Amino acid sequence: MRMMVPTPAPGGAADEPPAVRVTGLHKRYADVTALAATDLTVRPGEFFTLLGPSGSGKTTLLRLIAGFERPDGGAIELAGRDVTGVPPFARDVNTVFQDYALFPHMTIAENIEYGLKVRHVGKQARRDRVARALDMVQLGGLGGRKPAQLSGGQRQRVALARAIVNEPQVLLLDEPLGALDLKLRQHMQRELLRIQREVGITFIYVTHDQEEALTMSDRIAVLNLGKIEQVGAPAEVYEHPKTAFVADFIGVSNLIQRDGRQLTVRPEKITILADGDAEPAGAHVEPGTIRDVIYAGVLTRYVVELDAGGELTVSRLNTDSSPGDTSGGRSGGARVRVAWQDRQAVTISEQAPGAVVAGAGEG
Ligand SMILES: Nc1ncnc2c1ncn2[C@@H]1O[C@H](COP(=O)(O)OP(=O)(O)OP(=O)(O)O)[C@@H](O)[C@H]1O
Repeated sequence: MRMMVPTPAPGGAADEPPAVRVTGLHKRYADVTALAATDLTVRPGEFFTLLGPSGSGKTTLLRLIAGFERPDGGAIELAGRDVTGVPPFARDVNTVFQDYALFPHMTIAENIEYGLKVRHVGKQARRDRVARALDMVQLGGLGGRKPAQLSGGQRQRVALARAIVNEPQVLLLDEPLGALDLKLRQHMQRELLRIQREVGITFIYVTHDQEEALTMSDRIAVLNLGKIEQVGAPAEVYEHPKTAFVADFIGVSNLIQRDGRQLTVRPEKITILADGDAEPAGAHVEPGTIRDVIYAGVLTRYVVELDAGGELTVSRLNTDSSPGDTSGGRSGGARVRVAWQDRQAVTISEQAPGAVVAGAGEG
């Protein structure tokens, strides 16, 4: 699923401790369980994403790792060192927020240099590192400008440079592209990946955008109601969702009950057979009625109500059809058969896993 940069997924040397390990970490606010007891391991150099809807606990987990929040229990290790009681400034992590506050009266270079000054890095070393950081985010010529003289995307890159210049072991990013429009966001996604690969820093990235998570991450943790429901590579969580929530949140909800099991089949794995179409060998075939046809540019979605109960969305690429093509009897109200190979149907559990969940010590 990683499509932007063809580098192998990092893992760190076998004897290298995880970049981040949290065990039994939990946090409540009054009667809200913001984070249920959670185990999670992030590998050195990994681009690791926390994905979930609003209120699922992503920011809480990130702020606990940064040290901005105190856990009610559990432990946090960075590179093998227990930092649970260590204040934020003494942890080797930096955070980039969505509302990246740059100092308006300082130049871009001064903004980036600030953290190094605070840590008493020598003048020449500061200059070199700021110049390198500016080059890395492709703002080489703009160090003398003030933040107000930059675009939103440029300011976001300054915020990134300001964090990277400190060379933290782990960079925490809380929806850093949330304020940008779609085009710029997609451009910055590629930039972020390039920079992450170049500097080799472990990234923990918070987003509620499933497509962003799928395209950028080495691995994704899917959160729901303060619990991690699944941890895995993008293709793993997409192709083999473990829970109904994951199946629904990543991609289109395609859940049906058959023979006492709950199944999900991804829309692009299903074929619609019109009258006279032969059934593919070995396929599971069910009759139904098309209830909706939704043209979406690159593809068209067909919502099919199945005679045996339930509804499936089927997607078909518009490779050689005219817009809104409903040829072959694939229009609203049409009687059709849908077909998929058995191996494409994933059985999922009814319940989310227990409070202490996946991720710890995974391969
Ligand atoms: N300081 C706080 N005081 C009280 N409740 C809080 C506080 N911070 C978070 N919560 C609650 O904890 C839960 C998890 O919040 P959190 O911010 O971690 O979610 P999130 O997944 O990051 O959401 P979003 O995508 O909207 O930022 C929510 O129900 C939220 O209302």
